[in-house]
Amino acid sequence: MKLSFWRYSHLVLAVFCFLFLSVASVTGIILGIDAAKSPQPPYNVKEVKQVTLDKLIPQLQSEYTEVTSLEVKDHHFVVLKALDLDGKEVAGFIQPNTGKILGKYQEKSPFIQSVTSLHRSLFLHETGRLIVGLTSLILVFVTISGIALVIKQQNGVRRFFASFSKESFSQYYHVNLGRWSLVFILIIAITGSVLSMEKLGILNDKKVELRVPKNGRESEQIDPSKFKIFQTIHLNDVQSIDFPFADDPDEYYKIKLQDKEILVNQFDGKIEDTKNYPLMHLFLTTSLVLHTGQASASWAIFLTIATFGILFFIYSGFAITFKRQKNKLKNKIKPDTAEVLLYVGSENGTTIHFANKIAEQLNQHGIPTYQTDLNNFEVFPSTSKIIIFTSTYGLGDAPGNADRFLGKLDEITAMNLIDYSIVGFGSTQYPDFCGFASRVAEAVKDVNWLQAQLPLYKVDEKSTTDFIKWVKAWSDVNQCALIDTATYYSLEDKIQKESFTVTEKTALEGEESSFLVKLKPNSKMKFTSGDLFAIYPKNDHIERLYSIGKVGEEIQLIVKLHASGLGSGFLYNLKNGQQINAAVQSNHGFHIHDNQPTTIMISNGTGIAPFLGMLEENTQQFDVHLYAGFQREHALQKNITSKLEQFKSVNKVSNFKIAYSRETEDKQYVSHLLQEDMSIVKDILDNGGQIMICGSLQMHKDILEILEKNCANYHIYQSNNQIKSDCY
Ligand SMILES: Cc1cc2nc3c(=O)[nH]c(=O)nc-3n(C[C@H](O)[C@H](O)[C@H](O)COP(=O)(O)O)c2cc1C
Repeated sequence: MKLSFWRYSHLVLAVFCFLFLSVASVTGIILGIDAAKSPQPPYNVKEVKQVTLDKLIPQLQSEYTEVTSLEVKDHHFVVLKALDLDGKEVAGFIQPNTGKILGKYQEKSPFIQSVTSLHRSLFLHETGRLIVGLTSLILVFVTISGIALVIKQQNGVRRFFASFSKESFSQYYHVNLGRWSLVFILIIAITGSVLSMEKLGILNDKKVELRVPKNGRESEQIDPSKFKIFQTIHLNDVQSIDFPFADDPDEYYKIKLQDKEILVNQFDGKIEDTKNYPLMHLFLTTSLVLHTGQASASWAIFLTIATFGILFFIYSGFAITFKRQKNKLKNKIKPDTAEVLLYVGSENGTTIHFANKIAEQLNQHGIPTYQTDLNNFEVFPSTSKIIIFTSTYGLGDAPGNADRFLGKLDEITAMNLIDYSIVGFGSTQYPDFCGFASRVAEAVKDVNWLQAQLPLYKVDEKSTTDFIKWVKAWSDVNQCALIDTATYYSLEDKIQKESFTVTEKTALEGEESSFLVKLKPNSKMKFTSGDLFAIYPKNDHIERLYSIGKVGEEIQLIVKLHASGLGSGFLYNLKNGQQINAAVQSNHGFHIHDNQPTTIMISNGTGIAPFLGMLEENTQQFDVHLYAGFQREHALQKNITSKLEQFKSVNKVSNFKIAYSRETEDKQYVSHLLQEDMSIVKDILDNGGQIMICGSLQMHKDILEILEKNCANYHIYQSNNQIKSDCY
């Protein structure tokens, strides 16, 4: 069955009942907590399991003038109603060995009684019961559709609990907590529906009628401790006992056990009648016990947590829906008037956000652009360019709105040659990174009316820095200036600026042009080496990004001062102790991960910054080889070299080589160092290692050219995402 069917059912049903469900959940939580804690200890007694009626009943008869009834409540509480030796009425919890009162029996408080009534019938009597019943039934279907959605998302039952990537807080915890609590919620929903059906008379718990003899026999009183039947019944199996009035031959012991009721003659202990409960009774009592958590405090706690879960799922479900609605493809023109058609494959809507940003700008530039789902793929005489943005789901599969594209492609043809470009959105956490985008790229390659403008670009974890690489490339080929600042494409509504204090800044001496700045976040925050530090020198939308090296809890930047550089000038003018507002942007694709393979780090100039942080943090002593290029050996570079020597002495770097391009006659660049070590590099890559490049775009280009020329498997390294870069 299609994903959209389950998603639609899940959403519609949840929307339909969310109000009543919220009331039922809040009241359910209160009742759950009450069930888990009440009545108060120490009135519950473990002897319930040991004592038999032949011991208990004579004991009670000697302790009290008259015993009316006895009830064994859940959690092993024994409640007695009787007249004491002074003839006074008593009702309380007893100790079954001695028959002595432990504490007074109290009915549920008026508050709990009101909450119970609200939970069962919303204070609306029959109508309320019907609404609550329907809500429970809908919850059953919401839960079933939820299970189906998890199975679909995880690509099968076997991978039900497998990890998946965090798209957003709401999406991640809705699914993740959902899959752990679905079974409990299903039990709550089914038992709730059953109990409502009982209350509405749809399911009937027929009363068991014991046959009381017409004329009671009065025979000689045998001591109840000798009654055979009493010797066989443990208090544990008893629900309640109605005691006979003494000496009245028409009065009997009426004993309700777990599975039957029996009528026992008070004089000789003979069983006058036995009636087993029908299956329906057992089913209904089991439902009650499961739904209320009466039988066990730990079950009541599980139920309460699951009910808290329902409230969270209502909130997170709506948050996901609103986010999807927000990320709707927006169009102002018709497709057959568009020059650019932007086709989008998206499951959770984030790719749509990027598409909207591009379409909006193209339209502003006067290039009519229309965007729609990839499943709606078609071309028109007006179409001159096609852009495809698509995410990947399942394990390399198409997202929901793109699953018909590949099957449809053959049926479409165009009269003119159309340029295309594809951007894959995915996550390197999955083995098949941007797998569907790659399949799309493979399929369109052979279409004779389509012509590639750019290679396939891949965006890891919605990285705006990855995305702007495509933006820049597409802008260049098409001579169309699109905004290339990462924050413009940020998924956050507002840039989350934080306050930082400058703790160190080196001065430039002589011909030196690069300096080091250290900043300490003023509040606790998460960041790692390879992330980007965004500053706003004019306190407006203009942003400058710098690669972060994490040193201790501080951000270390290495910056080249440009003559009229807005960002570098701003940073250079900072004073020790000064506070600035800036933002940290995650750059997931350029992080060191826990399962780090052998890594070759390549940098030139200030590109060394993130690597210094990564090496500092390499306490696990991963195998790392560093190649760095600088222009001259000034004080900063000398410091860096001695830091690298220190790292080498503690195995934080296995090996490092530095090239200076302006020190000697025969200029040496970092690419030369790499060329010299090509056999080692190939070896590392062939064994699954990775290359990380940080620095200038020209150096990045040179390195890729060398790799392509020297490595037969270059394209495999690329598609395996073994070559990562952060270049500017
Ligand atoms: C359940 C699940 C499965 C995913 N499977 C893959 C995958 O196989 N390959 C991949 O590169 N990305 C995978 N991703 C990551 C998404 O493609 C990526 O986060 C993308 O940016 C989501 O875009 P969307 O919100 O537009 O659908 C998966 C994400 C989720 C939640």
